[in-house]
Amino acid sequence: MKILISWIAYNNDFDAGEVNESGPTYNFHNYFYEEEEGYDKHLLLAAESSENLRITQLQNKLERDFPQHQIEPKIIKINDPIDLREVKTKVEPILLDLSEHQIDIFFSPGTSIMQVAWYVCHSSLGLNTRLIQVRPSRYSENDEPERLIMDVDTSDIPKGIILKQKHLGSKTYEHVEDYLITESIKPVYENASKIAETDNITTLIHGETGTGKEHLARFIHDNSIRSEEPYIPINCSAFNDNLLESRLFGHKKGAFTGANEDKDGIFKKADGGTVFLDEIGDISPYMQQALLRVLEEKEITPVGGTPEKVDVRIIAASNKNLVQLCKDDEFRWDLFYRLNVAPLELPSLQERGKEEIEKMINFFIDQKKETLKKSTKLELSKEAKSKLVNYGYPGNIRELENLIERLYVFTEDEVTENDIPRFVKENDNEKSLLLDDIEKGHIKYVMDLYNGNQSRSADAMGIVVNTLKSKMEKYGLVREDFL
Ligand SMILES: Nc1ncnc2c1ncn2[C@@H]1O[C@H](COP(=O)(O)OP(=O)(O)OP(=O)(O)O)[C@@H](O)[C@H]1O
Repeated sequence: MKILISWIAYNNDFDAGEVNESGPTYNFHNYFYEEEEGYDKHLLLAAESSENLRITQLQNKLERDFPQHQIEPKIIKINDPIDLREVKTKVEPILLDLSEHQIDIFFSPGTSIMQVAWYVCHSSLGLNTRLIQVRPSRYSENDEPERLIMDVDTSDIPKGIILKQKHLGSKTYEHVEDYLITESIKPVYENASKIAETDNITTLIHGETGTGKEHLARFIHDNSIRSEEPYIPINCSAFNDNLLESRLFGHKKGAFTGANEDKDGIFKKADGGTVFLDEIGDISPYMQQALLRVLEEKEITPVGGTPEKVDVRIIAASNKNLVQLCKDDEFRWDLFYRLNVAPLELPSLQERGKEEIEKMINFFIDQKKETLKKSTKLELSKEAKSKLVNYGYPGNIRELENLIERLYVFTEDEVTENDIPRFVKENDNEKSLLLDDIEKGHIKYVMDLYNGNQSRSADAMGIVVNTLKSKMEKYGLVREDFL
């Protein structure tokens, strides 16, 4: 198909409230639309809803005067028509959607920033685009308007082609940067890739701690049209309400004691990009309400300030079961549905199976050799490897990664069964689902980590020493075993 695309010319396409037959859009249809076998469709763009009426008026007039021309109006919400980043982010996906076709961009109508955005998209996306300009009759030699094709080179390594390839499913996900994408999580990454290509879809990632939620969020951002814009992660559970509100939305000078100057929040800093809200299940009802407003109105209110529009993609994650939290009245259903538009679920390491655990072990052995700058690669005896493969990994990939690091640090030669930490050796059966077993295992893990030092272990677990002692007694654990 051959498609014409352009903005309506808010001023020149109209005259005293009527469609201006000398305006650029009408003129184009009058003189050029049927040239070179003609166009199959004109995608006519208008920014903001106040132009709704105008675009319909123009469409009606064109369809009446040129019945064979097909006009497809498209209203695009643009908060700031002179913000290049915003305009570009909005038109890019439209062009990418048309990537199979020849696209003629009628360059002249619109603000100068809209023109720059066309130029950037034309030269960088690598799509089959041409930039078309019209020389008005008063400047042409034969008193007729003249159509000109602008001579602008396009990129040789087009981003658009890369996006298109992904769309066609030709990309493999075996290695993404320093990550190993094993069989069981390939479908998750494939879905994430599709989600990434659709701008502004809110995503909720669920998975136990250490399963790679943050990495998946980053992957979505990096593969979206926002990849050049900021990506800002925040762990919501690390802040109380006041702090979280100010971190997310910013504050105005004097809003509270110590607010000596205006400060932008994360949503403002990430404008145009992506915000990753980790541990979303831990936020208070007050913050849930505030986030719902961001999702619904696309605006934030800095503490002590007035509402401001933001354009941010939100990715949220939780290791808690949000449906259950909703049923228990601890999480708002309306917020859950808003976040859960495109859910992704990361399996625990144990669910991925022993074969994949072994692949992850080998992967980290290779990776850590490089990052820890070791001259030789860690060797595991058969028994040691079997212990590692059969362990339950309550801390998932993070725990496996730490274990391999620890073995690199403490073992000189081949790793034997004796070098494997006790909590791993003793937990080489299937992971129990009993909370007590997990707590016991975790206490052993931490005590082992701190060589039996109870006060450091208690500190690390966020409990007081007496609580640790009574829990150890309950589980029949003795300090001496960890020294
Ligand atoms: N597929 C993978 N390949 C290699 N390393 C991984 C992979 N997934 C996660 N990791 C590593 O595991 C660790 C934990 O990952 P990440 O922080 O993304 O998990 P998380 O689910 O967000 O954790 P939490 O719930 O604690 O926030 C990180 O060090 C990360 O580099």
